[in-house]
Amino acid sequence: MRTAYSVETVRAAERELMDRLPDGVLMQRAAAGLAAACADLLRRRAPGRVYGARVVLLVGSGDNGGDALYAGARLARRGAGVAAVLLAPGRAHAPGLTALLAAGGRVADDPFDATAAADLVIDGITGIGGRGGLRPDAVPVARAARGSGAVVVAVDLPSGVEAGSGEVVGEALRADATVTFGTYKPAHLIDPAREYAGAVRLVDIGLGAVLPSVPELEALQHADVARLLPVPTGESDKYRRGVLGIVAGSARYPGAAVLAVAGALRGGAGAVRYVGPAGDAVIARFPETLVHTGPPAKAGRVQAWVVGPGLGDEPGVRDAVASDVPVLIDADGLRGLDAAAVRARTAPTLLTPHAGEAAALLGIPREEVESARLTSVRELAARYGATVLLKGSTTLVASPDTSEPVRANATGTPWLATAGSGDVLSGLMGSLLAAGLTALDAGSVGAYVHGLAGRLAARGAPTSAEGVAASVPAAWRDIASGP
Ligand SMILES: NC(=O)C1=CN([C@@H]2O[C@H](COP(=O)(O)OP(=O)(O)OC[C@H]3O[C@@H](n4cnc5c(N)ncnc54)[C@H](OP(=O)(O)O)[C@@H]3O)[C@@H](O)[C@H]2O)[C@@H](O)CC1
Ligand SMILES: Nc1ncnc2c1ncn2[C@@H]1O[C@H](COP(=O)(O)OP(=O)(O)O)[C@@H](O)[C@H]1O
Ligand SMILES: [K+]
Repeated sequence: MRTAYSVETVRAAERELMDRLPDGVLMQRAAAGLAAACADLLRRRAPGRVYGARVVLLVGSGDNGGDALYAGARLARRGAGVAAVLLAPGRAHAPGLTALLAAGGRVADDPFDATAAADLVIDGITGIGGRGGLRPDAVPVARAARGSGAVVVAVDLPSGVEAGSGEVVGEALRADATVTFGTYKPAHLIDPAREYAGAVRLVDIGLGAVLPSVPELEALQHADVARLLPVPTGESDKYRRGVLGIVAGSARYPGAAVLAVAGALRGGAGAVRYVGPAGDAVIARFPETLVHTGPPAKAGRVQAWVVGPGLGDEPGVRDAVASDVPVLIDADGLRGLDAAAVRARTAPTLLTPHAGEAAALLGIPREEVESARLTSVRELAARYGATVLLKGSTTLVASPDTSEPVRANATGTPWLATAGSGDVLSGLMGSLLAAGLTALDAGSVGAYVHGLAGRLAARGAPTSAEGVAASVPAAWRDIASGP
């Protein structure tokens, strides 16, 4: 499990740890880890060694710049030519600057000449103290660094991103790699900031001992998902594995029903009951489906419902919302959803909007949801008293219980932005709900498997929703077979 803590929690933990340690020890630990990561990159890429490499430090006015300066001093002692670009001359971390100069580093005369000739740029403009994107004077230097062909390594966070929310307000510096300290921050797990960070490396500075046990955010890894995937045993029969009911499809969108059933069958339900007008299309593709044309309440016993994909204005949502088993509500099922009815449910509810649907539910513009995904998903979970999965390039899943960390998933690929892939995801998560996973687990495990299936289906070329569904078994096997 990857875990991330809010900036306030990180600061409090750092203060507690600093009180127990001699002055400057934490920054030295951070700088040592940063320098080691940079040396690694210089060895693996041009020029192939630290000695003689040209390193440029972008140094802001805070401790993030201090980390960069001390790491620069370490690289200078190993023979690198290190030049510091001071974005706030006179306010740069003074002991760090002294250390750099003592180690043979220098202050750059011209930031643009320096970055143009660099093999490696260390971005120490801002870390967790940065607010509101890069300031105007930093923007041209950051652009020059990015355009220079040098490897860009961000210290703690790519400068310009909001550490606690993953928002990017204005301009930020895109890094090839980020070296962070003590713990991940939300920006490392949530888009758009996550994308700016590149490959993230975590350096242990001893913070784990003073961090609270419950993080703000977590991201499941292969081993976590493997533990949660339902596996049938000798005692299993199709009913014990879970029967999933799907209310989806319409005369206009019969394919949504087929794709939701496809996801459900690959998600391990013992049986799938389809309820709606697209029964013929479903049976033609998946003859194992149990088809019912009446209202959901009369369809027979199920362990969970999925309602909404391609539903148009077909009825069925109310029946499912009134049922006493877990219900996943997606797509058309979310339109005009009655918050009071959802809050009154006794069994778990999982709402799965994309940003547009989430915006409609919250009554705000879509861009607001996209730039503040963490706040949006939490707000929806609170309003509906339901678990909410917000789709997108990183998918977030929030429980209505605010003591539970929000789960972030980044296994997907932009190739998943193809019509119907959300329908497959609904069926897949529905099966997991029917198997008895909690809404938080069903959502986050479903998103993980779906994202990986999307990658396997695409492998760098366009794929279709059907292709994603067909790759779910391969993703499942990959996860179950271990790291
Ligand atoms: N604490 C610890 O134990 C450890 C901390 N560590 C390190 O410290 C980092 C946090 O350091 P920090 O608190 O000094 O803040 P930091 O991110 O350097 O930036 C704040 C400065 O930038 C400025 N500024 C703000 N916004 C800006 C913008 N948009 N564009 C440009 N400038 C902007 C603002 O100044 P202002 O101009 O507003 O007065 C302020 O002075 C952390 O990320 C990690 O790297 C590690 O060594 C491990 C141990
Ligand atoms: N840029 C992206 N990167 C990764 N995954 C994405 C991206 N865009 C969309 N997705 C994923 O693709 C799926 C699309 O679902 P949805 O928006 O409901 O589409 P549809 O309604 O056409 O089925 C979701 O799982 C979402 O997380
Ligand atoms: K930085």
